[in-house]
Amino acid sequence: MPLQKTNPTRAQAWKKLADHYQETHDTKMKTLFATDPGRASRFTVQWNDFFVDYSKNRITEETMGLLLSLAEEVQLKDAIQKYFSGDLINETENRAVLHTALRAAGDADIRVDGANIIPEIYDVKKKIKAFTEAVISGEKKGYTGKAFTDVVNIGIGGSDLGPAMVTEALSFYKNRLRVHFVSNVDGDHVYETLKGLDPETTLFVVVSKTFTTQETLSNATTVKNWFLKHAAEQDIARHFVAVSTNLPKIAEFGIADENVFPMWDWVGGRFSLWSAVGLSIALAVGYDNFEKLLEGARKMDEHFRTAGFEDNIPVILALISVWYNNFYGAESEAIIPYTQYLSRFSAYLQQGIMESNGKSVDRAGNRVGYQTGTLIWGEPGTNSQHAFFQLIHQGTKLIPADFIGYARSLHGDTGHHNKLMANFFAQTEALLNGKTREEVIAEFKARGTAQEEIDRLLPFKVFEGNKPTNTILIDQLTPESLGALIALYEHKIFVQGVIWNIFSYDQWGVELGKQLASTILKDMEHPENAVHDSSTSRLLQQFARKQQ
Ligand SMILES: O=P(O)(O)OC[C@H]1O[C@](O)(CO)[C@@H](O)[C@@H]1O
Repeated sequence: MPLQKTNPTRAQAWKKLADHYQETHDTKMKTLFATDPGRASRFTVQWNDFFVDYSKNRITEETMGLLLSLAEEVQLKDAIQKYFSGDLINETENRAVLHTALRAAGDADIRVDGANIIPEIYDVKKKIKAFTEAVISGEKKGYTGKAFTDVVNIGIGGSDLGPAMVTEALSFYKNRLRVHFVSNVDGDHVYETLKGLDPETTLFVVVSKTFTTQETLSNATTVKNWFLKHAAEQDIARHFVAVSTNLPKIAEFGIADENVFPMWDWVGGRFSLWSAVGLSIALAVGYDNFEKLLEGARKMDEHFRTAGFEDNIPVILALISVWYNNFYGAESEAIIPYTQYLSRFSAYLQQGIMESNGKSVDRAGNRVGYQTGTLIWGEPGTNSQHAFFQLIHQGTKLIPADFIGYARSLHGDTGHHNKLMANFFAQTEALLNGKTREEVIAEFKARGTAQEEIDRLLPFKVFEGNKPTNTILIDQLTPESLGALIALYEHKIFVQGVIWNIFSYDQWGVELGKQLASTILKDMEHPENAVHDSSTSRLLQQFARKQQ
C-alpha cells in the first residue's frame, strides 16, 4: 500500500503549531531553563550508548505535544509499518524502500513481490565475507601473484559517499589495505589517484547501481585502460569487481560473473552502504566490523519501529527540525561532529537529506505550499569553530545545529579529548545563554577598561544566545555506534518526508543536468548544431577558444 497523502498544513496540529509559534517565539530558552529545573532530564532520551539531549531547543512540553499530534495526524505509525514491510512507498519508481532489510536478522521474513528477500541478502553477505577475507589475508592475489595492497572504489553519489564516509570514520579499525575513492568525472581525480598505485597489487571495485552513470563508467574505463597498459585482458578478472543491479552492462564492461556483487532496486543509492556497495568498507575494516555496523543500524531500526514517539530519537529530531523549518523559517541545519573521524559525515548527509527531501511536489502531484528539505552543512568541531561559528553565534540567520560527540576517544589521550569535549559542551552552552550587555560590561570593568571604550565596543560583544542545538553524546565511536547513528538520520529523513507529504526516495531533480551535459558534450564536437541561450552559447565559445 502507498503512503497516505495528507497535506500537513490541513492538520489540526499544524494550525495549533502556527498559533503556538506566534505566542511563544520570543521566549528565551534561558528563562525556560531558569524556571524549570527538570527541563534537561525531561527533554533527554537515553538509549543504549546514546544520550540525546534536545532540551536546548525553543520548545516546551506544549510544543512537543503539538508536534507529536502532528505525527499522529499524518499517520506516521502506519507509514513506519509500510516502510519496514516493503510496501511500494517509492511510488514514482514503483519500488519498495528496504535498506532496513539489508541489516535485518537472518530469520526475518521480508517480502518483495511475494518472495522473502532475506535469504538472497544473506547469500550476498556470505560472498562479501569470503571475498573480503581472501583479499585481506592475501590469499586472493593479483595477476603476478602478489597480495593486494590497495583498493580503489570507483563510484559517485550513494556509490561513493557512504563507503567513503564510513571508511574514513572507521579508520581507527582499519587493516593493512589502503582504500582510495575515485568519484569525480574530472580526470585529475582519477589520474592523481592512479599516480601512486601499482597495477600488480591494486583491486578495483566499480560501484554503480545502474551501471549507466557517466562519471563512474568514464573513470572505470580510464582505469581499465591504465591497467591494460601493464597487464593482459584476462587479468581483468583478478583485479576488477563490480557492484550493481545491471548485470548485462557489467558483462559488457568485461567484468566476469563471479566478480559481480548484486544489489536490488529496492535499495536507494544514498541508503546503500549496507549492501555490497559497502564492499570497500568491509575490505578496509574487515567483514566482522562491517557486520557490527549493520548490527548497530539494526538496533536503531528496532528502536525507531517500536519506541513510543515521545521517546523515539529519529521522530523527536525530525519533529524539532520541522518546527524550525516550517514555523521559524530556518533554512539550514548544521551537523557538527566533534571527532575528526566523521569529517565526511555532513557531506554524506547532504546527499541523504537533500536528495531525499529536496522536493516541491507533494505525494498527490501538487506543488507544496510550505517548506520541505533543509540545507545541510557542517564540518568537525573544533575546526568549524574557527571557520563559520561566528555566523551561528552572531549572524542574522537561525541555524539549528546537531552536536555529535563521544565520551571516550579511540586513541585514549584524555588530555586532547577533554579539550575537544570542553569545546563541545562550551559551544552549546554559549549558543543557549549568549552574553548579555550586563555581563559584557562587568567583564570590561573587571579588566579596568575605560568607560568610553566600553561604550564603543559594547554592541559588538553582546551575544543574543537562544540558538537551538541538539546534543548527541555517544559512548565511543565504534562500528556499531556508527551504524546506529547513520540509521538515526535515515529514519529522520523518512519521518520528515512523511510529514511533508513528499516522496523521499526518488531523485528526478538530478536528471535534467545529466541530460543537458550529454547534449553539450555532443555540441562540443559539433558546435554548428548547438542551440542554447546566449549566455551558455558564449561560454561554450569562450571555452572552445581557450582550448585551442
Ligand atoms: O549508483 P549509480 O547508479 O551510479 O548512481 C549514483 C548516484 O546518482 C544518483 O542517481 C543521482 O545523483 C544518486 O542517487 C546515486 O547515488
